[in-house]
Amino acid sequence: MSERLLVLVRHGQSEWNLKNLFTGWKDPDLTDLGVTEAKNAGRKLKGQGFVFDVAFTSTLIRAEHTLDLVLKELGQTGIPIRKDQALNERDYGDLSGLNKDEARKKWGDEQVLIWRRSYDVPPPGGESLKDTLARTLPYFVQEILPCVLRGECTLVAAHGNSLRALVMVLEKLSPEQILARELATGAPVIYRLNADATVASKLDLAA
Ligand SMILES: O=C(O)[C@@H](CO)OP(=O)(O)O
Repeated sequence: MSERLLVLVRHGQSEWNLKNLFTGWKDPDLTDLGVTEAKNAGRKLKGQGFVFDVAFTSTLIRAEHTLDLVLKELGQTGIPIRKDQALNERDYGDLSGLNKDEARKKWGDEQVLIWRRSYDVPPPGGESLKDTLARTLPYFVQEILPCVLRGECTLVAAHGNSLRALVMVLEKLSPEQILARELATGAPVIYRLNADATVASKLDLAA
């Protein structure tokens, strides 16, 4: 039985990350730095000897572009790629397109932190992390996990919050613990799973 390997990677810096705007389901591309971060992620995974069998991404350009760059760097562009909205970023609702510093001035640091990092408080008109989890988890369980458990080396390129939702489940984090958990742009996190889908080991290539 080959290993059960799952790699999660957040997209590289996007144009709206650079401008400090709430992004959610808006669709900006990567910045030059984001392109470099994505290529570096590919280089790091190549250094670890990864040969992927399948890759998953969202339907947003920053994640798709990151995946393309990672696979090009690995020389593995021919593998099956599955794109699904279930992996899209958390919908930021009415905050989408607003500047994060302006929002703090308007609503206060604490309220903005609650909208950005709490588990179950949605931003106005948008999704909480719990709502995001409610769509990412079924997709993960039905589509991604079976590949990993079959021994297919699996890569997922997605977003800060859609991946935080999956990290919460994989690492069995509480709502308090997930509040403090950040995923760096372009930093792969490698999970080796047991047959029962629990995590046997984790390696964060950002560290
Ligand atoms: O704007 C967004 O969609 C996300 C990710 O960049 O922001 P946050 O850091 O608030 O989760």
